[in-house]
Amino acid sequence: MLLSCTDVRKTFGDHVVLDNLGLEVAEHEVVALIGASGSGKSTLLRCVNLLTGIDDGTIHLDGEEITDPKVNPDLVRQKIGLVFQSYNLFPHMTVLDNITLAPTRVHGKSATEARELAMQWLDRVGLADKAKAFPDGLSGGQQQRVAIVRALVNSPRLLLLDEVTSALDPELVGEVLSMIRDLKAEGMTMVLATHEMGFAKQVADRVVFLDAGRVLEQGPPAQVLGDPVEPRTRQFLARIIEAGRL
Ligand SMILES: Nc1ncnc2c1ncn2[C@@H]1O[C@H](COP(=O)(O)OP(=O)(O)OP(=O)(O)O)[C@@H](O)[C@H]1O
Repeated sequence: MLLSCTDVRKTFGDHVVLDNLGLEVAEHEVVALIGASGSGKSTLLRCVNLLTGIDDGTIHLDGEEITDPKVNPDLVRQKIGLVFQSYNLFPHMTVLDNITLAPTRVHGKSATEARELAMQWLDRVGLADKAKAFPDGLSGGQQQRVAIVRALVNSPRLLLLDEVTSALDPELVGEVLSMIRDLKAEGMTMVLATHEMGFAKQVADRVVFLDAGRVLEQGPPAQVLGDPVEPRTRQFLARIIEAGRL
C-alpha cells in the first residue's frame, strides 16, 4: 500500500473528528472521500499531509511511518501534494514564483531546476503563457490548475485534493476535471474529498463514505453511489439527490 492510515484518532477539544479511522490506498489508485459536512474529510487530508497532528494511530507512506515525531514534515510534504478548494496562491507573486517557491525555499532545488520543471508543467497544462501573470489575472479554473501544478512540481508520490472544484463556476470545472483525469491516466495516486458525486464517479476507482470520522462503507463508485449497503450512506445520497448533485 502507498498510504495506510491505521486507527487514526483526531479530536478538537472533546469533539472526536476522526474516530479510529482506517484507510488504505494502493499506488496508482484514485480514492474519493465523500460524506456529510463535518464528517472529517478535510481533517483526514490535513492529517495525512501533517498539517494537523493526530492523537492516536499511525499513518504510513510507502512503508514509512510519517506520524513518527522524528520524521521531518518538510520531507513528507515533498512526497505529498495538497491542493485546497480556495487555491491559496500568493496574490503578490507571479504564477511562476508561486510554483517555484516551495521547491527552492523548502526543498533545496536550484532556481534553474525549479523554473524548468515549473515551465514544463505549465506547458503541459496549457498555461505557459501565464507564467509571468499574477493570480488575479487568471480565471478560477486557471488558478486551480496552477495550484495543482504547484503541488506536482515536487513529483509527489501522492496527491491530496480537497474540494478542488467546489469554488469554481460550473463552466470552469471541466478544465480542472480534465487535468485530474490526465493525472489519473499517468498513474498518479490521488485521494480527493468532494461533494460532487459526478466528480467522484468520473475519476475515482473507489469511493469511501465517511460518517462521523469513520469509514462506514467503501467500494467501486457504481456500488457505493448506485446501490449502497449502509442505511446512512443511502440517507446521505438521498439528500445529495434532493440537492441535485448526483
Ligand atoms: N482547527 C479546528 N478546530 C476545531 N474544530 C475543527 C478544526 N478543524 C475542523 N474542525 C471540526 O472538525 C469537524 C470535521 O471537519 P472537516 O472540515 O474535516 O469536515 P469535512 O467532512 O471536510 O466537512 P466539509 O465537507 O464541510 O468540508 C467539523 O466539526 C469541524 O468543525
